[in-house]
Amino acid sequence: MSNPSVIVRFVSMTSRAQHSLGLQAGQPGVVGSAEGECQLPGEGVLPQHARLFLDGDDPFVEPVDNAVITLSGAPVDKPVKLNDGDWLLLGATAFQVRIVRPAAAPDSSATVIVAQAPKPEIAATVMVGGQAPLMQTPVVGQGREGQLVVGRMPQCDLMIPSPLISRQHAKLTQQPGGWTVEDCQSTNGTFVNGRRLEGSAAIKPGDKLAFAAFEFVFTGDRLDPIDSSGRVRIEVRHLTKTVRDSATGANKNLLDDISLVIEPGEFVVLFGTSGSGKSTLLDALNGRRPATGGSVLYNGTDLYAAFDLFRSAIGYVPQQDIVHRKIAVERALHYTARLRLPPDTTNLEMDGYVGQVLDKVGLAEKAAMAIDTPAPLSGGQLKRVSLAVELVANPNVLFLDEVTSGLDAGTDKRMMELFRALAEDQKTVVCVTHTLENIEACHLVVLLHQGKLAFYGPPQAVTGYFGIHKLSEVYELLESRPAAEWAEKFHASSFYETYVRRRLHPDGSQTGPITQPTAPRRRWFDWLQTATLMSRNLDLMLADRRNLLILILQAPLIALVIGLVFKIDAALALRAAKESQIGFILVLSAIWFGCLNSARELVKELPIYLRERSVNLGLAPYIVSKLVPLAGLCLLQCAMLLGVVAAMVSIPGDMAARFGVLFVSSMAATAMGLAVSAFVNSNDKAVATVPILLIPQVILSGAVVKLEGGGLWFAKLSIIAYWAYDAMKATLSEEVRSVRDFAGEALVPVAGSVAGDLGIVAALGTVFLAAAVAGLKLKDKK
Ligand SMILES: Nc1ncnc2c1ncn2[C@@H]1O[C@H](COP(=O)(O)OP(=O)(O)OP(=O)(O)O)[C@@H](O)[C@H]1O
Repeated sequence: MSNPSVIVRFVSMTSRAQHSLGLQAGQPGVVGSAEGECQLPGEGVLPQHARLFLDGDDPFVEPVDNAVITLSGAPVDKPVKLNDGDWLLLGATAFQVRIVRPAAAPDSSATVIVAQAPKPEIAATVMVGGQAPLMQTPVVGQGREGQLVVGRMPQCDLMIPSPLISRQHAKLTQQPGGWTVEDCQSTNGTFVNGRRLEGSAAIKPGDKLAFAAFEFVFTGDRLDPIDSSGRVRIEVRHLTKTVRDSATGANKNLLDDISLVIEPGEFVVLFGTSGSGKSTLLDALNGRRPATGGSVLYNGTDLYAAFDLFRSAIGYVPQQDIVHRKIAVERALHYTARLRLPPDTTNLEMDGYVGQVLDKVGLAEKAAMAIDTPAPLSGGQLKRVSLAVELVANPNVLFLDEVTSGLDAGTDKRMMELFRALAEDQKTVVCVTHTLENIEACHLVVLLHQGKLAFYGPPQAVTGYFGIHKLSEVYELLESRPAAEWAEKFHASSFYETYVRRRLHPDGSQTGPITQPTAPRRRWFDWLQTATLMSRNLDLMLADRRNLLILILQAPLIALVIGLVFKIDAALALRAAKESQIGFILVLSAIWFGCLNSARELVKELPIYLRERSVNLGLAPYIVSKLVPLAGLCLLQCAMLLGVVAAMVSIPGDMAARFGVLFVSSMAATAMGLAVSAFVNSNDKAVATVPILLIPQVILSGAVVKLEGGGLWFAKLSIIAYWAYDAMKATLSEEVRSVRDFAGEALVPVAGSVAGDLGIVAALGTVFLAAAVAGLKLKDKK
């Protein structure tokens, strides 16, 4: 059909697959499992199930023959109007209905679409009262008297088919004194008036309830959806950001009195001269770096005060890539889905989400390929993967920070069209860009100059507003007058009137005051997260085979050199000296392995860590997931080192204890390497720092020079090799340890026992691990 007036989209609750039916006046369409204009596979869906047609501008639905249809909880036996966000049950399969009204001609329409973009509205009503029927509601399923279960599954009384929602997310129960709401350990939380609910709480009429980012008002016997689709309207009021300039010590305004409104489903581009405050504004809008004055309201709720409520609704794609390059794209996305979606999401559901996202970003064909090998993905494809990572969690608002930088004009155009398509999918999309060629793909542009708003309106209107021929001329023009003058000019313009003043909600915040910012809720230790991260790390390790091979082969190679160089003499004194030398080299090698294995482990994926941390990544799962595969590697290296040496040189003594010394030392050194990795900000710095830590391990081990005074104390307090070498000497045979020199002193002096020394090595490892955690926390703060 050419140019349909209305497109009705059916979003499957189970697979999230979308099917569209275009409608025109006088041309009805039939949906069903096998026949008709739009095929909707699913349980109980008949080959021809429902007929849709337009009455005026509105789509209507009616059953074909006696097919069973339920629309938002009410059975349908005659034509009924479809509304955006309605729940449609065909047989036993649930779909959410999305209504799209395609744009007309591009340049004139952009303004019109923006001006008429849908505002959040009360789309339907959920009856929760004791005897109240579950009619006229978006509820699919059977309600229980005095109870309403909210969740992702069709059997819930209020079904919200979003991956952000847990299978059973929350429960409302009628008690003698009123209603209570209980969070069923949902991943993305239940919120009462913007505050995350722990356990259960009484609710009263007028309270605002949110399940993840889906918001409702409780009226006493109903839940009125504020917006059943979870769409986000961003309202920015008098935003300022003032920081202390470290060079001059004076206050500096990075953002100055910015007001604007972004409607749901709008694609807005931020542009301006370098240093004009684009990234600062983007981060103020998404809560990463809050403004210091004014407010940012999401659907009328203060973002900063209720950040946790919107955390799951916000997608953020930074400039750096946030995807692991060594594993297959779909595998990387699967891990992200496992980390971000509720734990009750099945593998099948996740595969469905990942498949759809890859389709959406046009990467379905590359799904099985890693970014780096065998044929690397292009720059544009790489950016699409980063975008896909964010889309897996189906955010309602998406922030993109210069993601098209460095791409050619054609790729930039395709990316901009993709962002526009995402906005048409009812996501609010905000993007910073330097490339102006394809800016007309967006609905509205924000032009910043020295932190002030110089223009907000359709991209097609910029040249006319500034009296220039080409958009790129605007930068030079802006420099010709003080920024305050441009801000005043805009304030007096019809664009300000249309796109700012008229759009601002007259009452300011539409919610009651939210008292406390809610801290992100992360469980101290999350097994599922740990297992997912561990499996991803293992995958990454195995994917980089060459690096893994080099790490593993170090051990037998060093062992081979030891075996070739050292010949054990018959004379006891010489034997004692050589055995302790071998012990020292073994210990040092184990420390070297551990430190080198881990020194790049955290810093190499810093952008991914920071992004995941801002969502729900826990520190304990993260560190444990690094330690366990590294422990496996150390185990292998130490076993090969000791095994090959033992095969070539006979050193009597306790072999098990000797292996223990090597393994514990390499793990303590692993922690030391992780600490390095947590404090530096590049791979190069990590590699450069390792020798600074390893050389003292040689000098202060007690094997090279006799330690005294401050040096001895320093070694005792901080050097792994000092204690590990002592432990290693303690594993040598009694005969060797009893050899004395002319002065009567032991040739192989041993200060402590194997267990005691290793206890101290383990303690040092723990201190390094704590330092690694501190380093990561510092990165979080920055
Ligand atoms: N914490 C801070 N302290 C002092 N100045 C800052 C701070 N953060 C940012 N700035 C300055 O504020 C200005 C705006 O920075 P921002 O990164 O938002 O600009 P931008 O428009 O995104 O720049 P670019 O296009 O170059 O990326 C810059 O001059 C920057 O140096």
